[in-house]
Amino acid sequence: MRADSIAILGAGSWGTALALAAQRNGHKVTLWGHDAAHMAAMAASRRNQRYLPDTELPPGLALTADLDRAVADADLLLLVVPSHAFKRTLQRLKPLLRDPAAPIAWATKGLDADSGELLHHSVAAELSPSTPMAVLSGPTFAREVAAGLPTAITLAASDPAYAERLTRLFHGTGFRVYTSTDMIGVQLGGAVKNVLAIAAGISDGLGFGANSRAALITRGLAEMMRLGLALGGQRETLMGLSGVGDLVLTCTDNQSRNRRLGIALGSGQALPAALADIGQEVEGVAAAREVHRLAGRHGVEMPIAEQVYHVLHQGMAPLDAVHNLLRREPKAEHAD
Ligand SMILES: NC(=O)C1=CN([C@@H]2O[C@H](COP(=O)(O)OP(=O)(O)OC[C@H]3O[C@@H](n4cnc5c(N)ncnc54)[C@H](O)[C@@H]3O)[C@@H](O)[C@H]2O)C=CC1
Ligand SMILES: O=C(CO)COP(=O)(O)O
Repeated sequence: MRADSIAILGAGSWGTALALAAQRNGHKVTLWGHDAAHMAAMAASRRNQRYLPDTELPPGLALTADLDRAVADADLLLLVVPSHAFKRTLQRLKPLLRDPAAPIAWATKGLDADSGELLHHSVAAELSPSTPMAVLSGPTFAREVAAGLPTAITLAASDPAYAERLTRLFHGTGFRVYTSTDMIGVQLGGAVKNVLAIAAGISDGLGFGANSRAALITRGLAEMMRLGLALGGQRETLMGLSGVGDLVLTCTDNQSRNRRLGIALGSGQALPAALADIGQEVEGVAAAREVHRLAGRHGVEMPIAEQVYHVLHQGMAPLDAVHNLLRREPKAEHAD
């Protein structure tokens, strides 16, 4: 069977790790990045020194800053740009597509910065509502995937044949792909968990203990579930890899940039300095604002996410946000 050729658009840590995963399965992979100087440095050193320095890039992995070239050679396209660049990348892509009905996949976790909606709305608006779509999301730190450590991920797709092709591309001994048809639940989990990982980090940064962290994860899951169900996602999805799986991962391990941001804020560092120290995308900052808007629009109560929004976007002190949560009236655990 002929190997597929894929263009991975976005040369940060996650795009690079996914390129390595597809390359290991024998596919032809082109990795595109928007920063020509960064791509030239990667080509010279055969490493992504800035975003994934530990892993050498195999000789067959093509690197380019030329979007036209990346797209021209590819059977499949996977966007792994940060959410703030998602819509703009679709706009750049549109005139380059030979087939206007070409399928689009993404592994970006976040919401559209203008509308606050899930990213499949952006694909429908910028390309076509009938574009076959797929999203990859789950508990997957880039460094571990790049190192080939065993990892499982969910692939939600609108079309079974497209799901099968993408699964074949990425599924391997160290990378298990589980399929789903719940595009809403899978995207929602990936966006909300980043906000909750900031909350867990704040708690740890303030010096609270394991009890607080477990309470935040569990009550955070209840919030994710309420919003996910209100948007039309499925409970099973949110109880799976892309929901609780990714939530636990990012709330508990310091590889998570969102968790590290929370720790810095809880320890007293100011937001701009904490972001500068991390030096990579921290999707939960924008997601906190978008989740606040989305929850408001759907009348969904999300007290933890709401306090994270106040800390990040309204200048509230982390300890005041905690007091706001703890001062709430008692309620039934399963009143949701
Ligand atoms: N790093 C990880 O472990 C994982 C990341 N993700 C998601 O992948 C997405 C990408 O994040 P990372 O690769 O981690 O970020 P990163 O911080 O490692 O790299 C960001 C990349 O985005 C590029 N970029 C910035 N502005 C851009 C623009 N306007 N157009 C095109 N590219 C632009 C940068 O040049 C850089 O290559 C995020 O939505 C993130 O949540 C998902 C799963 C795992
Ligand atoms: O999404 C991720 C792992 O699944 C990466 O998390 P951070 O963006 O918090 O580093």
